[in-house]
Amino acid sequence: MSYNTKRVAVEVALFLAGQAALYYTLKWALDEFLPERKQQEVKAKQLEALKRLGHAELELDEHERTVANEVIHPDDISVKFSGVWYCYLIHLVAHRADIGGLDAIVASLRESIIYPLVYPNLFSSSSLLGSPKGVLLFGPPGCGKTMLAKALAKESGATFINISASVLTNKWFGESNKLVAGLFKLARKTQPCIIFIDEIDSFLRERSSGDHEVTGMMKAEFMTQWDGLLSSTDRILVLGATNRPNDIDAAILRRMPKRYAVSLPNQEQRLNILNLILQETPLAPDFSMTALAEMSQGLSGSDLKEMCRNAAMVPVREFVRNAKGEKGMLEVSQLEGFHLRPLTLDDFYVHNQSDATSPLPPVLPIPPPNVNGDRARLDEMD
Ligand SMILES: Nc1ncnc2c1ncn2[C@@H]1O[C@H](COP(=O)(O)OP(=O)(O)OP(=O)(O)O)[C@@H](O)[C@H]1O
Repeated sequence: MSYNTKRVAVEVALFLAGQAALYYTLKWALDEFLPERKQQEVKAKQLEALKRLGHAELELDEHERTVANEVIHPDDISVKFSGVWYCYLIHLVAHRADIGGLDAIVASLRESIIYPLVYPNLFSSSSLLGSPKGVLLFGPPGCGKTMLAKALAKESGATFINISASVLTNKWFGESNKLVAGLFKLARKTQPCIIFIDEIDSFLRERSSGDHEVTGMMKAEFMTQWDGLLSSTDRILVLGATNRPNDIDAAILRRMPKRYAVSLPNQEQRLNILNLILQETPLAPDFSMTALAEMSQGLSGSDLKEMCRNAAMVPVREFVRNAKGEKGMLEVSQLEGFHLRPLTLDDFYVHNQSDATSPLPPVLPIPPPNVNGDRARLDEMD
């Protein structure tokens, strides 16, 4: 290669590298100083979800478009109900469960929500049949309510609108009502549809004289729109989740005739959840899952996960401590073909009860919730 050719090649390479550096610097600066830009990108992706659901041709007004940004495509949800076996001629595909210990609730949700949404013909013979228009999942934090909602959306294949109060609350007079109306219009256009409201208590709480006027009007509009569903054959469901069922407006509760208490797991449920969480973790031969389920009484599903995560760190910490050389650093070569020792029950004990180096247990004990109390109050409303 001649000197001139080499020089041109180097200059072109330098030019391209310069362009790339400029592009990434400008992109970083835009993301840093105009965060809304990044949000817009995310939102454009979510509108994509609607297109992928086969609704690319839909004419949406401004308010429906705002709500459409909250649609989640079932394929983008990773949570699923317990192992379903599909048999395609010779292929058997097992779907691993993500939710443990909630089989009874899952079975009932399938029967009363998924089937009417997905197979409406099955339920058309009588006006008594059909899907409820409102379902409430209630219980203490971290017990799987959000997981259940996501798995419902995944399995039903319905349009899933994950709406939060902030999307519907607009300070301009009348705008919130239009957004609520837009939400229900969009649900109608894209049915079967699940409108999911997490922490529904904060959104549709008991009305009080201290309520902002806009909030009051929005709630009233929500109920009017919801009533429209009750007297129709639309395949639309409002699914709410809450830790505080008693804070929900009584009129809203009445519109949610199906209620599921997602309580703290009992011994058998904990065993189920632990089996799920630890299914891929090497365990010592004498490891007793039953003993672990027993000793973790009072913990929620998310606490159990955190407890297992902390226990799994014990062998990693041990390995690093033993492998560190004189310089106190781990050599990359030491990681070739390394293997961690299997977990023992002790790893859970040490971390949760007597680890002298960390006085706070990684999983804070939470008081048992008054779920029966909640239920009594809910039953009263029926
Ligand atoms: N039954 C369960 N099986 C498996 N994992 C669970 C279960 N319950 C909770 N978890 C774990 O806890 C995490 C939190 O659960 P989730 O968000 O569904 O709880 P939640 O009841 O909606 O809580 P919150 O009321 O705080 O929103 C999940 O991502 C999952 O890792």
